[in-house]
Amino acid sequence: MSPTSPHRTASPNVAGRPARVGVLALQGDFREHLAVLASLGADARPVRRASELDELDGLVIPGGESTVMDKLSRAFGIAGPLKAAIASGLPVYGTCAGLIMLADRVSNRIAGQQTLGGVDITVQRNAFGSQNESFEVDLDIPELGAVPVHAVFIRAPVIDQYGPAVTPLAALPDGRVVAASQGNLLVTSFHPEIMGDTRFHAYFLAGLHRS
Ligand SMILES: NC(=O)CC[C@H](N)C(=O)O
Repeated sequence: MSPTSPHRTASPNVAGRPARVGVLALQGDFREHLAVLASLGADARPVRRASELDELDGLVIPGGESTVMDKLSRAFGIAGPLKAAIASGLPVYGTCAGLIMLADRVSNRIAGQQTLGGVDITVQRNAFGSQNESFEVDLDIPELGAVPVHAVFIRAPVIDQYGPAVTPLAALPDGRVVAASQGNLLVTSFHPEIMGDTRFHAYFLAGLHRS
C-alpha cells in the first residue's frame, strides 16, 4: 500500500453504506482485486452470474486471459447483461485482460473473440512480444498525485488509438497509452492489484460517488 496515496482515506461509502463492488470471477486474478477492494473498505464480492450484477455500485474486470474470459462470460450468460449494465452507466474498472474486455476494438483479436466494449479504444493484445512479456516501469499519473505509480505489465495490451470521449491517464516513455477513462469506465494495461499501490482502486471507488 502506498504511503502517499491522496485517496487512501476517502470513504468508499455510497448512500451511507460501503460501496458494493463486484469482481468478475470467471477467470484470472480476481482474488487479488477482492483483497485490495476489501482493504479499502468496500463490500467486495465475486460475481459470476447476471443476477449478481443487479445490486452493484461498481465492477472490476481482472487480469487473466481475455479470450478465455470472453468465452466464459458468454457461456455463463453474463456477457449480455454486463454489456447492458455498462451501457446504462455501471462503473467498471478493467485491468489488462479486463481492459481488452472493455475495448471497442482489438486489432489482433483471435478468430471469434468478442469484447463487451464501452471504451472507444483500439487495443493491441500482447503488445510487448514474447521476449519482453513482463516488465515494470514507473509512470507519472498526475491524476493520482505527484508520486509515480510503479506499474507491472504482464503480457500486457496497449491502447493504439482512442476516440475523443477517452481521457488518457498514463503513457509509457515512448508515448503509448496504458491507462484511460471514458465516462463510467476506467482501464489500465497494468496490474495495480499486485503492485501494493491502492491508488487506482481508491480512484475508482472515489468515482462511484459521482456516478
Ligand atoms: N495479464 C493479462 O491480463 C494478460 C492479458 C492477455 N495477454 C490477454 O490477451 O488477455
